[in-house]
Amino acid sequence: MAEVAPIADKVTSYFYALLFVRYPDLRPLFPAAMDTQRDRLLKALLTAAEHIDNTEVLVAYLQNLGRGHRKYGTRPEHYPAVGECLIGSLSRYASAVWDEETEAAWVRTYTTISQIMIDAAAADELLAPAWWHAEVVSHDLRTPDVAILTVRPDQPYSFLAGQYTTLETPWWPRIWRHYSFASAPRSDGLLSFHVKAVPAGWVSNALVHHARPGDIIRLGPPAGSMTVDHTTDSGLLCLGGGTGIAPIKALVEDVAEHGERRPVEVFYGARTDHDLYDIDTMLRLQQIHPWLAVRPIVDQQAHVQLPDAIREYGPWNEFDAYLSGPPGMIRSGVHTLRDIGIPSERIRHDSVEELVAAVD
Ligand SMILES: NC(=O)C1=CN([C@@H]2O[C@H](COP(=O)(O)OP(=O)(O)OC[C@H]3O[C@@H](n4cnc5c(N)ncnc54)[C@H](O)[C@@H]3O)[C@@H](O)[C@H]2O)C=CC1
Repeated sequence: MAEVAPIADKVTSYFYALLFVRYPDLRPLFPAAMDTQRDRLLKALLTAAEHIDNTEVLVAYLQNLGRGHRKYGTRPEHYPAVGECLIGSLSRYASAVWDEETEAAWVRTYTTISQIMIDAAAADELLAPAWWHAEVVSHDLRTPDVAILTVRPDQPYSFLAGQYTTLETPWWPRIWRHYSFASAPRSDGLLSFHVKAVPAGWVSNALVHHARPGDIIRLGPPAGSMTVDHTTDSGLLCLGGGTGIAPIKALVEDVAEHGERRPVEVFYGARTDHDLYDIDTMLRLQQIHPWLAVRPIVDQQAHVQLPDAIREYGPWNEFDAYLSGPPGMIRSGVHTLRDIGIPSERIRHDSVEELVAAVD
């Protein structure tokens, strides 16, 4: 991986060229525009390589990847074709270090990786559909570029507060993006998402500017481990930046439903007053729940940025921390939290790599 990482673009372009020339039947499984897709393949390989010595994390990652591939229509027989073209591409671009031993190691690695993914997908097939259709039941434009969408899945959809899903719109087939659930599971089965239209973001612009009640989208399975640990009663310190407030709201509802009296402190960061599009909901929750404190931090007014604002409160040593928002906020938030003495095992957030891949 070290050999090919600097020329990742070439390796992945050549890989897909080989795959589509040798196996044209596989082309329809992929989106028309392949730019983000190319990036994802490499990120997956790098993530696997990064965790090579941590079997538990690596296997959980690959199982999730295998389950997540069901919605693309991936079948077990597709894996050998991908493996052949991957090794074809690696051997061409890593020719300086490639020999029989390297090739044998890659064959073993790829066989192990694909078997874990295939087994996880097969086990999941017994439990859940490959994807869900969901009808948009409401579309609430909160700012010129942020909408709250509520959808009704065609089959029961179970997930945990704090998790996210992948979503495909009818306007951009086979382009999937991550969105966090903005509510804890509801008795009426509806799901909601906060979406911000970002420049050149196909999916986000479609959801904010074109989606209307009655439109049908597709959802992949739930994922993510930013969930509340109900076996402890330690407090929750939550940082939500922009639309990152969505899963934080879900976590607050989850604590409320469990009837626990544990302190929850929410810091809600936004660029301007107008960008605090969900502050009314958060303040209403604060009014009902005496254990909840909500503090808006507006960049233009505050003399410190969101993560640093928590230094003025506390102490936080009895708290678990939850971070959700743009990748830069998560990185600086983790840094601040470590700096004030919160150990990393008490800090939860979604994978920054997946967030980066999810921005449009
Ligand atoms: N589960 C998650 O982690 C979720 C993440 N998101 C992500 O959140 C982002 C939301 O975008 P916007 O609403 O445009 O947010 P934004 O870019 O307007 O930022 C919101 C606030 O976060 C803070 N912030 C931003 N960058 C920072 C940095 N480098 N260092 C410290 N603080 C920083 C600031 O207080 C800012 O006002 C998207 O990238 C989206 O993908 C959205 C929902 C869930």
